[in-house]
Amino acid sequence: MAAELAGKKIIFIVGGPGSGKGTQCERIVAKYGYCHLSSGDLLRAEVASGSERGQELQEIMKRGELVPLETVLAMIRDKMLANTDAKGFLIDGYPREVDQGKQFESSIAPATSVLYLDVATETMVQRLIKRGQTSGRADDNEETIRARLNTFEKATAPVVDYYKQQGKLYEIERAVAESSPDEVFAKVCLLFDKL
Ligand SMILES: Nc1ncnc2c1ncn2[C@@H]1O[C@H](COP(=O)(O)OP(=O)(O)O)[C@@H](O)[C@H]1O
Ligand SMILES: Nc1ncnc2c1ncn2[C@H]1C[C@H](O)[C@@H](COP(=O)(O)OP(=O)(O)O)O1
Ligand SMILES: [Mg+2]
Repeated sequence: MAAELAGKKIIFIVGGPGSGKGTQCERIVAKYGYCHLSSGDLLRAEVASGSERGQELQEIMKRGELVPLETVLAMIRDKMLANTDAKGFLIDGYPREVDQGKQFESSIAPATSVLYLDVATETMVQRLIKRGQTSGRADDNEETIRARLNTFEKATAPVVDYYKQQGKLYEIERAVAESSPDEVFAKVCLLFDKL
């Protein structure tokens, strides 16, 4: 447990690639003032640094696979400890497997809540193909998108059940998660207004 983070709200933002995690986090930050930490953004920053480790991470991400737990957990922990004045943290894109959640909660702090965006696979594919037209991301091409969705089904979907069992899951059901960003955010606010 990191003492400097005691009492801070920590929300895991979980959902498939293209489910809208980043879009909703931007709105949550604007309205509630949380610190937004995107695991993908932290990894892409390492890639952009040109480091050897960044090159290794890029290769893994281009295959749509998960990078090593220790790597992404350490990046998130360092960023949280560099922002201890934040009122709360949005951990976007983490955990992506159950063990990541366990390791985070035993070594940093328990999650207050887990926000899950449930979006159909084909909807995510279409959104990411469109995003890929402007994102410049090496993993927003159809082949990698399919690989990432497969990784999500196999490794990350169990995270949803794990936190549902614990009563910590706040699910944005498909009918809402596939509507407009504004309608999704209206449902997201019902969670954050209570925290
Ligand atoms: N509710 C929504 N309806 C339609 N498109 C959306 C919605 N939310 C996000 N998008 C678009 O889908 C793509 C993926 O959104 P993003 O927030 O990056 O998701 P994630 O971080 O889960 O990959 C982006 O191009 C975004 O503009
Ligand atoms: N918690 C995590 N564990 C392992 N790999 C991760 C990770 N978070 C991100 N990655 C790697 C694999 C993802 O396909 C890639 C991009 O992540 P992302 O930016 O969160 O994707 P998206 O926002 O499209 O869902 O980075
Ligand atoms: Mg994202």
